[in-house]
Amino acid sequence: MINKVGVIGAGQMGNGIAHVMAVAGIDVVLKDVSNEQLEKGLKVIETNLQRQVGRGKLTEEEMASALTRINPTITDDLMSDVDLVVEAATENEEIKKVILADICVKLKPETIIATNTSSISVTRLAAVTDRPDQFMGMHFMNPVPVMQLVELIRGIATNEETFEKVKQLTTRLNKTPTPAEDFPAFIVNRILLPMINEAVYTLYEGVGSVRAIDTAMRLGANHPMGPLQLADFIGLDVCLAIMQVLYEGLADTKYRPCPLLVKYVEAGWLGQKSGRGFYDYTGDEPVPTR
Ligand SMILES: CC(=O)CC(=O)SCCNC(=O)CCNC(=O)[C@H](O)C(C)(C)COP(=O)(O)OP(=O)(O)OC[C@H]1O[C@@H](n2cnc3c(N)ncnc32)[C@H](O)[C@@H]1OP(=O)(O)O
Ligand SMILES: NC(=O)C1=CN([C@@H]2O[C@H](COP(=O)(O)OP(=O)(O)OC[C@H]3O[C@@H](n4cnc5c(N)ncnc54)[C@H](OP(=O)(O)O)[C@@H]3O)[C@@H](O)[C@H]2O)C=CC1
Repeated sequence: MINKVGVIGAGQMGNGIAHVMAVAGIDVVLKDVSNEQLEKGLKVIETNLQRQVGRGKLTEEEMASALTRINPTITDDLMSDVDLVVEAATENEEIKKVILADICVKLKPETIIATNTSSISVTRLAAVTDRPDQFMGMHFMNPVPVMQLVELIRGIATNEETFEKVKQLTTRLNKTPTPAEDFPAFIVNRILLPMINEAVYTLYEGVGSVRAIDTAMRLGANHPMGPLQLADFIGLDVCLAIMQVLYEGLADTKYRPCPLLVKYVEAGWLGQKSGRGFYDYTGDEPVPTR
């Protein structure tokens, strides 16, 4: 039974994962590289818990006890007795490999390691650890407290006990697990990201403005967010990283990242998190930039 979880990375996904674990009664060690990032992450968790209290989904007491279950840290000391680690750091294979190689030596032998990667090979990440058989992908969707799905990805060495334990945990979080094979970007992002990339090409080629493209897909295809708004929400750096994994991993030009997406990331225009992407978020309402 998984009762204590370590989450590495307190960004938008890491804080959401810590949130849903704590609400489910699981103790959480939340690790990031700086206290500043941790404070930011904890603030977001508090705001999102408060939102759930406001909508009658949680009581004040449930919110308070969820918050006491989350232990922020910048060291690995508190990881020694966790039952599961969920790695949710930056979508960069080299960064993830260093984190994973470092963490596994601090853990109990039976601890399971999961990665929340959006696209990178689970088998390759597993290979840098001392326990590829107890390693798998546990891919939450953004925003974590709201989205129902968790993709579960076996690496080539993942054993059945590990898969079953993580599947049971997903159900305990009130989420729906779905299996996906270890191919670049798995299922959701294999389908979603080329659509977002195509929306950026549609903008790049002048077929429509930001507002026109997003309105077209919201009202014409009933998507809850337009693709450019969704790209800003995911983070343009994350979108580009996923497209690069698809492009390199499947060696097919249909996955070529749109040059405009590349330029935006080079400019530091990463979407909501940096204050500017396809929209400008510095005012009261997001304003399209093109
Ligand atoms: C990149 C990857 O690797 C994989 C991915 O995650 S891809 C991205 C997948 N996510 C999506 O596609 C999200 C698409 N967007 C949506 O589904 C919706 O726009 C949305 C759920 C984000 C917001 O919905 P909305 O109807 O516009 O807003 P709103 O009515 O305010 O919120 C709906 C619910 O979400 C909650 N919510 C909204 N934003 C939230 C956030 N950032 N964090 C936590 N909760 C949030 C609200 O509290 C509300 O909860 P209840 O239904 O329990 O009352
Ligand atoms: N954004 C999304 O919609 C989704 C993203 N994902 C995946 O989740 C993961 C995280 O993405 P997301 O939360 O968006 O990214 P963010 O950039 O919001 O968060 C990443 C966090 O990891 C931290 N970090 C970087 N290096 C380390 C390290 N060595 N040790 C601990 N923490 C570290 C970063 O700190 P700092 O900023 O200081 O570098 C940052 O706080 C990625 O693999 C991504 O692909 C999965 C589903 C959806």
